[in-house]
Amino acid sequence: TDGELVYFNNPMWPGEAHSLKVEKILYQGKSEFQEILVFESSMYGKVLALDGIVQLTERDECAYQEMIAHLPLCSIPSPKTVLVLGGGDGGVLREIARHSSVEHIDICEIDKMVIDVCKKFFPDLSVGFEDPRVRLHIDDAVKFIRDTPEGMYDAIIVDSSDPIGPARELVEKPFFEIIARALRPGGVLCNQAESMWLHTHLIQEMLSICRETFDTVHYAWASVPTYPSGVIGFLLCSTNGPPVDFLNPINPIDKQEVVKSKRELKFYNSEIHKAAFALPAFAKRELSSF
Ligand SMILES: NCCCN[C@H]1CC[C@H](N)CC1
Repeated sequence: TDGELVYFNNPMWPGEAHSLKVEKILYQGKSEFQEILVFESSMYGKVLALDGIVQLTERDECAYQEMIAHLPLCSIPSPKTVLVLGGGDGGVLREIARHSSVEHIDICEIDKMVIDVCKKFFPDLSVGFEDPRVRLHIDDAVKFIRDTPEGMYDAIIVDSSDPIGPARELVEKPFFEIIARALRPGGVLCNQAESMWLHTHLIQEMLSICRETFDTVHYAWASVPTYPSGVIGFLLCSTNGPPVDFLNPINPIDKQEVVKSKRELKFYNSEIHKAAFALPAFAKRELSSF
């Protein structure tokens, strides 16, 4: 509606509507995969929406990008090779670049238009593409990961949109199986895992698939005010090999002095890392593996 982005009538959150006041539309387009909208909001800075669903806002993107990158990378001693599936805005790349042990970052994003739009309107996120360790692949994630040699990566981060558009395949069993094959023993996967308030059925399905496919599986969450229900979850998995203790970050990133050129962390720290795995009683019952 005019002057307001309202995302409702979406099977992902039936009967709910979430809206942000649109102060000024900055870009509106349609790629071969989805509608792309960028607008200036009243309180959250610029906003990127795909098919009318908020993907990120300048004000709270830090919570999502920092957590999805540092929950896995701070859990293994010295990540060297990392793969990002999705993440075309570049925010996760910006966070991975904080880890000096990382030598090589592959990113596979299906929609080039998302990258081009974010380079124009979200320089604080697309700065991630400027890191010399990054290699960009415009491709379908399933196809890309299927062609990946076995044991290639220390960490894989699946920064996907909701599983009702181009990202639908990213919650199905075959996808997790080829991810497990592409990780080295003791390698880690972190993917976006929706909301414990809205999607416990979908999360349960993903958890049971991951428990058959990986050695360790945990669910963590963070507050992101502009996502439906104000929280977003993360699935943390590790392949069999050196055991990974996700709950006690052995490779802390928040102790590093901030290199002046890099922006400081705005959300993630080691305490939030540990707290992220603490679940409310209802979620423990519905999502626990124990
Ligand atoms: N890097 C952009 C974040 C994409 N993450 C998703 C956006 C849409 C939400 N409903 C779920 C998370």
